[in-house]
Amino acid sequence: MPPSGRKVPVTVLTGFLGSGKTTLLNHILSVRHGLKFAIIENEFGEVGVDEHVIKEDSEEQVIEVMNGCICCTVRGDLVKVLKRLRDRLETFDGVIIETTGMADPAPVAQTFFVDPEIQKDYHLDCIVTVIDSKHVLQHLREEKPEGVENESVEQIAFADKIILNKTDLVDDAQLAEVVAEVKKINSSAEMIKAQHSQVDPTKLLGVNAFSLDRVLEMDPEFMDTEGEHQHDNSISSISFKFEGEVNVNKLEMWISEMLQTKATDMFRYKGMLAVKGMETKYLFQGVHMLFNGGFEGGYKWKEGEKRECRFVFIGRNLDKILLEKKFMDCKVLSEARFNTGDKVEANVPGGWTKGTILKVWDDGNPYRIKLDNGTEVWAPDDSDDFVRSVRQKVEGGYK
Ligand SMILES: Nc1nc2c(ncn2[C@@H]2O[C@H](COP(=O)(O)OP(=O)(O)OP(=O)(O)O)[C@@H](O)[C@H]2O)c(=O)[nH]1
Repeated sequence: MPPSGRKVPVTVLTGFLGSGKTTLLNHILSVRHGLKFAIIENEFGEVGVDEHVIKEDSEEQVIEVMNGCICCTVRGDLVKVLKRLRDRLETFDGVIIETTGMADPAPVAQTFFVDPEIQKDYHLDCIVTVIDSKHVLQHLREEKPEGVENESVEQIAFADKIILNKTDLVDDAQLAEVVAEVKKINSSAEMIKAQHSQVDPTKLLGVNAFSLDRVLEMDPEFMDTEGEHQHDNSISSISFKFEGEVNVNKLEMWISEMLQTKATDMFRYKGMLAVKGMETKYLFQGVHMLFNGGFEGGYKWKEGEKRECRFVFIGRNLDKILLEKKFMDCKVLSEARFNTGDKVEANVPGGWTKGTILKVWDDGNPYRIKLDNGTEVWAPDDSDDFVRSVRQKVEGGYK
């Protein structure tokens, strides 16, 4: 029980896939405000990635992760997690729930009004919706099948505060269009423009902004717990993991090739990889065409930690079998074909050039090669396309 009957404020972070919710959460956790939060993370895919990207130094936070869509199958789980936290409530100043990008915030909000035990200890303080200013219009305008709600619209409609994020990716005219469209859906929420979700946490936490009256006015059936909602079945989440390591060059080549043709349907993808030859975890994520990945953040594999790779793709009409195959193709399966000191030929812009293997698995590459002309190059893949044994001239050709 919280002390003196105090109800613990709950902030719900919502917003479409890739809009900047985790960035906001990390920002909130890194600002020195002396407050302690319990964090509840919800992932749409089966393989959790986000809990690995939440700042690891935030020791005072409790992180609970739930799989599945918070707004339907796991609503019962949300209640369970909240009940479990009750024993420790006096140690928290607040609870922050990060929903998946595909969640409708209504049932989450509802949780705080329909269960008397939850109501006794918690109060819904604010629904914060983060918007990706570059992609939001595409998602708002998407035609949904009959009976299926547009999550993007719902998330904006239920917001008490709206963060217009990623303003660096749009010009003034585009941003004005986004503001106008958002206002048509929700004219009462405060809008805060931001880049990289840099918003003063005091504007979002403990603000007492949620109004049940406003919600009931907008959605008179808000308290109807029997009401079912449907998801758009053409959107799916594919997640996959394996123990082992990848060749990160192959992974980047595959993703870039895929984005040439599939970017519109790739709403969100992210992963955490063990890269052969590297001590640091490789984190990648993307929103449509905007991919970023790398070793930034310096999350090292701990001693004894299982080296594994995991990804989640969320999008429209995804081909599960093909995605899995392509991902598995990036796995490093066998020992390197060459050793340090071996004489080889490398495929460089001037053509096949002789050289010597300087190092095996260097900076994520199978080989670092010193060419006979003194230049050093990396072979991005251990295949005959990039590096091969020195050819011997024989009668009628090479062998
Ligand atoms: N250019 C730009 N990129 C941003 C900004 N904010 C966040 N990003 C990037 O956008 C990507 C998605 O950010 P996240 O914070 O993971 O988004 P999210 O809403 O938590 O994503 P999901 O939980 O997967 O729905 C990351 O690569 C961020 O670094 C911004 O203001 N500008």
